[in-house]
Amino acid sequence: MTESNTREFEATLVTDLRDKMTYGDYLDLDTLLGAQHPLSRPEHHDELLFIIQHQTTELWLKLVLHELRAACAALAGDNLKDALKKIARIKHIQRSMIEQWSVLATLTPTEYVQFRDSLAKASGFQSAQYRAVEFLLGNKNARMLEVFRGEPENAEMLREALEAPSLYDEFLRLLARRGVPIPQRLLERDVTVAHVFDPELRDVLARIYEKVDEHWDVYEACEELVDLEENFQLWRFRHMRTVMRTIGFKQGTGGSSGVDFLRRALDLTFFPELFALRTQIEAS
Ligand code: HEM
Ligand SMILES: N[C@@H](CC(=O)c1ccccc1NC=O)C(=O)O
Repeated sequence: MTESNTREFEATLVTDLRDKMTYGDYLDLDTLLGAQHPLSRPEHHDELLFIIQHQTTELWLKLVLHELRAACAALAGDNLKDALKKIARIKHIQRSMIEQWSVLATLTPTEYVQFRDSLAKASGFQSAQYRAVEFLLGNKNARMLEVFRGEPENAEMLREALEAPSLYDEFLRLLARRGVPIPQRLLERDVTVAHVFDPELRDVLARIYEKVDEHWDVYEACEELVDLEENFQLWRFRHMRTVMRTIGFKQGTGGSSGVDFLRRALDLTFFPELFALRTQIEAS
């Protein structure tokens, strides 16, 4: 500890920034920090937590989408290493998003109910970025576009994500180009609907796990996809449990049954064969 317990203010520190770009300029903090508008009157103390939790999630989702799109493009360009790099980053973002639920869990049901009416029919179900992430990971459902009728830009962005091959579609196409015998029907499938479990694909992918040394990079990629799905499920689970402890079994503001609706999302899977093949793995 120094005598004054004060860090020296170094003489070279830049203090005259009057005609220079600053931290706040670069990050457009006036916009970012001016975008929290609690609606409850009198303003409820905890509404700011609720808003910031959602906004930070949307920021992370923006980066996840950016990385996911780049990962799809890398796979389409046969650049598996680059795709794995993007996926590694997504996994770290997911960890952060999963951990963040603990902040919102400090909101008690008694506090939330004081400002819940201010939210009207608004709901996370209407998150365009979340839906785009689901689509790019393969959970396609054209009906999800219905809630974006009044938001043409979001509807357009989502239609693009719906019509684009998913991360799994791109991965399977890359494997096929490398000579892995992926069934042709999967390479030509209608990518606007969800992929359904295919036992033949499970058996083809199982071969990779039988001879990992011969297929090391694709084996590694398969395990990365499993991590992605696992993290996504953990996020869904923590959302569902946070909802349960905050509103119990009330209907959602978006019109769904609430917890039950969210619980049913846990049955959805992006890469079913990568999980199914594990049942067949035996000691060599
Ligand atoms: C106390 C906090 C929260 C409650 C009570 C809550 C409640 C709900 C409910 C009941 C639904 C089902 C749709 C509906 O009928 O409204 C839902 C969906 C959703 N919520 Fe939340 N939520 C909370 C926090 C969050 C946060 C922080 C996010 C982050 C952005 C979020 C994102 C979503 C998403 C993306 C969906 C759609 C899920 C799907 O389609 O499977 N929610 N939420
Ligand atoms: N669906 C929630 C409301 C809600 O959580 C929410 C409301 C507005 C904006 C985002 C929200 N978050 C997730 O659904 C509820 O039923 O209480």
